[in-house]
Amino acid sequence: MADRAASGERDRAGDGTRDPDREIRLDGVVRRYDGVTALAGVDLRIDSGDLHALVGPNGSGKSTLLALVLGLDRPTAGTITRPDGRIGCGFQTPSVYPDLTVDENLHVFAAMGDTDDDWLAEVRSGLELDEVRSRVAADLSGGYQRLLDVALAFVRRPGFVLLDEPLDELDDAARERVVGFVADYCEGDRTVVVSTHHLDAFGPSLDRLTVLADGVVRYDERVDGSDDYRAIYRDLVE
Ligand SMILES: Nc1ncnc2c1ncn2[C@@H]1O[C@H](COP(=O)(O)OP(=O)(O)OP(=O)(O)O)[C@@H](O)[C@H]1O
Repeated sequence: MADRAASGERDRAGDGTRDPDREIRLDGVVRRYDGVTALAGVDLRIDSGDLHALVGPNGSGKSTLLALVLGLDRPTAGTITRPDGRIGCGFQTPSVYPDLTVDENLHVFAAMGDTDDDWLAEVRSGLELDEVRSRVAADLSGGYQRLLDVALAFVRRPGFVLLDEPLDELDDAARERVVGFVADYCEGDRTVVVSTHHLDAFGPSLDRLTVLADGVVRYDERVDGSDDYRAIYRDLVE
């Protein structure tokens, strides 16, 4: 953390310094579909080094926002600024090569970058995929397919990772593992954004919380383990 402050990046202690080249910014972002406004003018900054949660009721615009940041879709209005470099992603519906084994999936993604075998092994064991490493992805349970999808987002060690509902289909122990893995990954200047309905699971590990409702940002603050996330969320949207 001291190194980050010294290098001019944002300092969580609050001296206000940060590097705009290492953040994602949305300015006045609108996304309309026929008759539906998914995002109604979103201004948002995703700071380097944060574990940043995007929460909100069904249909509030979370997946739309992630797709726009990933460049899979274009805003109807507004601008999105991304830093150079890779952005890893995990999708709401796991997206893996179904005919390949777990290991083969990991190696295919690794080959697209400059990852090393030690990191690949760390991702596999950190998400407890070792015991299914030789199994074909299509034959995995929903939970393991989810874990593999999450693993693929991290294999190339990107500076930014965006995960859409990474805890869906997982049992309590697996949820804990994913949250721990993600929180550890955010050390230094690596950033993870999670869109999730599982605020309780991520809550204590979060650096920033953004609440969306009806395509509008209702809350966007730095948080720490002492914040009562459930109360914040309930007051805003329930
Ligand atoms: N391709 C599309 N065409 C038309 N409407 C869409 C499309 N994609 C999203 N929408 C609409 O935009 C709104 C926001 O959807 P989005 O999937 O971003 O919400 P979400 O917060 O991710 O929801 P959930 O928590 O249920 O996954 C919804 O009303 C949805 O029906």
